[in-house]
Amino acid sequence: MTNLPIPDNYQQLFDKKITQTKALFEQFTIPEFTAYPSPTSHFRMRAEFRMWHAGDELYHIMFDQKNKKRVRVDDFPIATHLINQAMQSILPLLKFNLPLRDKLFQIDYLSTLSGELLISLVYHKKLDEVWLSQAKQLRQKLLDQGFKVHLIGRAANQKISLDHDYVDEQLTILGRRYIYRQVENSFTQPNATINIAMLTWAINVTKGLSGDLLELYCGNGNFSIALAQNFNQVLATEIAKASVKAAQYNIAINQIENVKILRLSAEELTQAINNEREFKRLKEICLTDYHCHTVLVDPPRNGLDSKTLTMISQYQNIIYISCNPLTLKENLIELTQSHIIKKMAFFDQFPYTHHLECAVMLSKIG
Ligand SMILES: C[S@@+](CC[C@H](N)C(=O)[O-])C[C@H]1O[C@@H](n2cnc3c(N)ncnc32)[C@H](O)[C@@H]1O
Repeated sequence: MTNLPIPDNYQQLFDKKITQTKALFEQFTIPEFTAYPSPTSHFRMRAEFRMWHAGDELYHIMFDQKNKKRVRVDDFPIATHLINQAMQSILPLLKFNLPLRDKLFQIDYLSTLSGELLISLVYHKKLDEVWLSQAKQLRQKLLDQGFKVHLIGRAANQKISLDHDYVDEQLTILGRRYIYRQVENSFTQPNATINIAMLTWAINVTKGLSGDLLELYCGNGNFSIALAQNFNQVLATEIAKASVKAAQYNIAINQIENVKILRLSAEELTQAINNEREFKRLKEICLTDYHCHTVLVDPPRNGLDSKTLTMISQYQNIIYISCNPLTLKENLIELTQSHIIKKMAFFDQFPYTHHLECAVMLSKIG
């Protein structure tokens, strides 16, 4: 077993990825284009490891994606310093504690720039009172070591949060500090530095746009809250219940008065906008009260379904955030029938991989 070293040629890998991705979009006319590099280490806010039990020893491990062999991970330089410190501190506390160690097969870490940390211990056994009492002591020992830690135990059909199942992140964007609640097992941007760069880009490109903003796939309100300053009102939608709840908290804690979040899938919102179906969840909202000239979408890897794609092409301005250049390209082929690309940006959310986050701003032709 070996450790996981970090390559020393980040700039070269970044340049190559940008060149390849630019080539993918060469059929489009793109007047303005920017590429944002990531910090070269300690950029990942979350990390998940399998646990390896070897006699008395206990290790974090991962599987090599190429040869599927397990790799022992004592040090994980792509993850935050906080995760690395917690990995070092938790092992000796688990190693000789049978109730906590027995059938422990995974540990997930979610860290923040605010210093809060959430650790999920995942088991192949039912968690009982003995486990709970040991887990409380474990948390206390980590707190005593200075970690602002929240601990969760998970097993089949079981989730025990020792205090709560979220962390509160703090991001400073263009001089303003925002609080973002991030819930365990819900989507959050994995690279906080790049997230700040994306939010800054989105604020800058939407400055001076009039009217309201419609947002699909809003998660915990990441873009909605930062962009509220540029619009009269923001109507944001998201499918996952836990993220909607976090978004509602985030609106309140950041004292944002012009954002409304609704739990609706993109497909449902499209049906509602097309007057194909009525939704109880829209009872208190009159869609025609919104004057949205701009729509922002940040879909999962599969991109937009054809109905949502047609629906968003009605809007004057489209901001498309994508974690998959291939589906973005397919969707842009459709969108450039009615819109021109004004700006494009690449964000290295996932250094040392072939993945790249892209953002595009389009405006309606004519
Ligand atoms: C790439 S994430 C972006 C989240 C958010 N914009 C952010 O910056 O953190 C995609 C989000 O879409 C949500 N989602 C997945 N499928 C969806 C659907 N069919 N309709 C609406 N939201 C969906 C996920 O729960 C997730 O929060």
